[in-house]
Amino acid sequence: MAKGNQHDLDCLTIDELEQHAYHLMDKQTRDYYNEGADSGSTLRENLDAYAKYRIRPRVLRDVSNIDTSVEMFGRKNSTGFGVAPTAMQCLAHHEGEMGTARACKKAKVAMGLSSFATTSLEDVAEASEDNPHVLQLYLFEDREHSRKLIQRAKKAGYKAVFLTVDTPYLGRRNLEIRNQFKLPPHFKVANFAEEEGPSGGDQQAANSANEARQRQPKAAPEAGYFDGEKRVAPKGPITFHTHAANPTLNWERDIEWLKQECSPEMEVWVKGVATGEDAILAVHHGVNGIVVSNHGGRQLNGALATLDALPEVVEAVQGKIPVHVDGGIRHGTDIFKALALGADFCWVGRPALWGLAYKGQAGVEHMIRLLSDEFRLCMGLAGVTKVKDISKEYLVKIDKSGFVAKL
Ligand SMILES: Cc1cc2nc3c(=O)[nH]c(=O)nc-3n(C[C@H](O)[C@H](O)[C@H](O)COP(=O)(O)O)c2cc1C
Ligand SMILES: CC(C)CC(=O)C(=O)O
Repeated sequence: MAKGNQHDLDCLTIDELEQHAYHLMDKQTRDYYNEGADSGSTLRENLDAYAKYRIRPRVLRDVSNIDTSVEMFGRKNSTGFGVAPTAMQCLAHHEGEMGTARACKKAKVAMGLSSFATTSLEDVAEASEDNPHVLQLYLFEDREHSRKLIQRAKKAGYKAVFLTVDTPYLGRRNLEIRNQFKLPPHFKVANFAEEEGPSGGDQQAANSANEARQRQPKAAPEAGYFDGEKRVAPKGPITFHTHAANPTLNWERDIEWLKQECSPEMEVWVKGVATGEDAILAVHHGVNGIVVSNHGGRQLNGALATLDALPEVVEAVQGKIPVHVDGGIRHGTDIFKALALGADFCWVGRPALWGLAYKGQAGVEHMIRLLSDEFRLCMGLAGVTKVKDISKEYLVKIDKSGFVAKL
């Protein structure tokens, strides 16, 4: 419930938040944020997977005190989720990643910052203060660039790097291609700013952001997808395509390298694991944690929904390292179900972008409050007072014919 019992009557659910955001974002931004790869079936299935489970509530258990908090990097996270790293948040609102960081700090919710943020990692660290913040990392073909980012993240107090491993190539996002998606020139991919030349600075970005929301981008072909066997990297401002993730990445060489670079200040997690086999390799190679993710359905379309991939990862890991999950989380009950299936923590991506588009920092705060309140209520109604007690005893799975199976 909102503070002082004041509800935002215009926006009582994440679905309503999505609708508001839809009308507030320009088409290129909306398409870029909302779409999935190819037909978008994995994106949809990430959401639908939650409906396959139902909760078995227990009653008469004194649920007058509910503790929704979990520990994250030695600190108390107020609820069972954090805000996942998503690129280029200034497209949604001029407050961008600063708005998200301040909202997360206020709500005591962890934040992941994308390598492709439109705000520098130092500024986000400063806004986050002691609130846990992690840096999502792409290991670029230009290793020196990654090394510099890691050094900066250590210095700025990041707790961990989340190496994204589901992106050896960029997934095929057809609206992005059709719109010839491009970051408007007054925004910076801020962690690359020194390579881009003098920055116009935050203020300039802030001033022109509202204007930009209305404006259609000046399109220049943004290749970088497969064109036959070739990947074509366009010239011009820094993009994922010019600083491509490295398709040669592998466990033996690159995870070892990353651990050395990050040690001892920062943990190394892998984001984008979706099988038990890779989870075992992650443990074997000494990573500190796993995020079960398919990049919000933006990479390999046809991949398993993350909630469906979660149980095999949890089983493979056998509690040796934490397992987090993201993808399709839009309700407090989704968080409950993911935790019941063995996740230690959840991350939400698009809802934070919609919150930003809705009202900047206040919109992200609102999004966090909606999901936290729903999660708290779900715990109480299911008869659970502590997150660690949420287990698969509280779930059943329903198949297409309506058959109810205990887990
Ligand atoms: C617009 C957008 C940009 C994203 N940018 C990144 C990124 O830079 N790095 C990354 O690892 N994941 C990125 N992701 C994936 C998210 O971290 C997360 O895995 C995903 O959004 C979770 O799914 P959800 O949006 O359904 O919650 C992005 C997702 C979206 C929607
Ligand atoms: C710059 C992009 C590669 C960021 C991303 O991961 C995404 O759009 O899904």
